[in-house]
Amino acid sequence: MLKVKNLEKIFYKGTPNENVAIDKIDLTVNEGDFITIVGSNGAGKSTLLNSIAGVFPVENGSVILDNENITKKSEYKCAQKIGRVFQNPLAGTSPEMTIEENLSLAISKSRNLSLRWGLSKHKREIMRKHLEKIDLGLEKRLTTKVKLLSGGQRQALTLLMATVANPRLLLLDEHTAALDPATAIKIKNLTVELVNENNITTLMITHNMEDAIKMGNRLIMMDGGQIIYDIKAEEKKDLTIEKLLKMFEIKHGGQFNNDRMLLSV
Ligand SMILES: Nc1ncnc2c1ncn2[C@@H]1O[C@H](COP(=O)(O)OP(=O)(O)OP(=O)(O)O)[C@@H](O)[C@H]1O
Repeated sequence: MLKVKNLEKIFYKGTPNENVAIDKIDLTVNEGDFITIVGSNGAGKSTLLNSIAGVFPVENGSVILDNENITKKSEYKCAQKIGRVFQNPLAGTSPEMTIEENLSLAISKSRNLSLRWGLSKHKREIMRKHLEKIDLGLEKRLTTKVKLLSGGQRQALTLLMATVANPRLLLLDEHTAALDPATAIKIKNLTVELVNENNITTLMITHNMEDAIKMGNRLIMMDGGQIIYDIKAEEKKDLTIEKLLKMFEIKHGGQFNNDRMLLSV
């Protein structure tokens, strides 16, 4: 459903600071894949997701989603089919708007409805049902402004908004990294629940190796702008952190250099 072909992203091209962040990557993602992405610092993980999401133009290659070439589409256009959740819980929701206004926007987007879909009783009922799923009591606080929510509550709402819009693709960029450990676990469980329930094809960057191994059906390891390993279902089942680190060292020719990942081991 997603084909990334010969993708190349170079920052500061033609200057002394030229930086090849994505080095001719090929990646085929199948419908329903839940791929975790790990890698060294500066490996190009976020740049890969940003390139897919149309955040910036790429130098070469293409991104094909559902047989449509979206390589040159704007971030705004891509967002109609691609949901995203970032590390920062403050991104992804509008702080001055209420929970119901934020969620309403996401639902309207999925159904191609205008904002005038309005906040009818029926719609509030739908939103309450969605919010009940995240089990944080937000269904009783529909008119609370989002800026008053905790980081975890806000991230849960962002995740719900990203999935309720029925995206073809969900991109998660270390979306639990800024949360306290207990909240991070809740959001990870919620992620698996929402992704499975809606069968959403997902790419998730994580600095937590255990999560990368446990979650999803496929694991990609990046280094130096390239995908150095693409570990599929069966092989992934037998994977351990030690094996993963060893594999990295073999390809990279040196120790794994992502402090946050190593600290999470
Ligand atoms: N907007 C940008 N402008 C210039 N250079 C960038 C930009 N985004 C990323 N880079 C550079 O591209 C390279 C890849 O960065 P990227 O953020 O994709 O790595 P990453 O694998 O997500 O790293 P980390 O795990 O440290 O977050 C790095 O050298 C980074 O400095």
